[in-house]
Amino acid sequence: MALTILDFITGNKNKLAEVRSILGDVIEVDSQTADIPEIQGTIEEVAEEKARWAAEVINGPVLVEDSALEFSALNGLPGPYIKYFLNALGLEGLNKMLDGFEDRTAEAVCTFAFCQGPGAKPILFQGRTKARIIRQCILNSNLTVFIQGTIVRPRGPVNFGWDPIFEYDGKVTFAEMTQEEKNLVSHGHKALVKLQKWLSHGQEQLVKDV
Ligand SMILES: O=c1nc[nH]c2c1ncn2[C@H]1C[C@H](O)[C@@H](COP(=O)(O)OP(=O)(O)OP(=O)(O)O)O1
Ligand SMILES: [Mg+2]
Repeated sequence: MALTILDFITGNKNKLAEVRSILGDVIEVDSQTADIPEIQGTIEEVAEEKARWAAEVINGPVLVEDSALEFSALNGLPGPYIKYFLNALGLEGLNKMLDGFEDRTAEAVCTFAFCQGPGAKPILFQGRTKARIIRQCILNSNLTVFIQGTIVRPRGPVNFGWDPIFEYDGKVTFAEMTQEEKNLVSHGHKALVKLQKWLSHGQEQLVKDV
């Protein structure tokens, strides 16, 4: 029997498609949008609380996701609050936040939380990817420009989140990669693979019973 998991991946069709492509053989994934209150806390606390809340509202099994971006120089901030920083400061503002530091390394963290129903303890699946925040970003331009004697070029289309400033492996930004290339190394993909393994191996009984 198919287990329908409802998730709250808000308005991001790419992410839902990725979830379906990886979990599709194991479970059926329905998507539902809801305005889930996000508490303040660690990445894990935020994801757990979202899952608990969602399970109450849906009155059944749910899957929720939360992404964070940790700057090493800021001891992990903005972390789960990256959405607010990105909205308030934009990509250029995020870049400038690190200008006073030598260390521009960052870690993207994707956390999926599965909760079987109201009152159940959420189970977390996390993927992490290390990279470096590029020094300067020029957006909406096809031109190569000079800033303080340095050649600066746009680093991929500004199509998703902080992808254009997240430089993987000292070479390309996530925005410069194809979806397939990003999937090979992304935090989101690593988390999904963990979830898929758990669903298809350890939790066969659960999937049949629900
Ligand atoms: O692979 C990624 N590459 C670039 N940017 C990304 C990625 N994954 C998430 N993001 C951005 C979207 C949002 O500005 C923030 C938090 O994402 P995330 O928590 O998943 O989504 P959200 O906060 O918009 O939805 P929700 O209110 O359900 O938590 O990071
Ligand atoms: Mg979020």
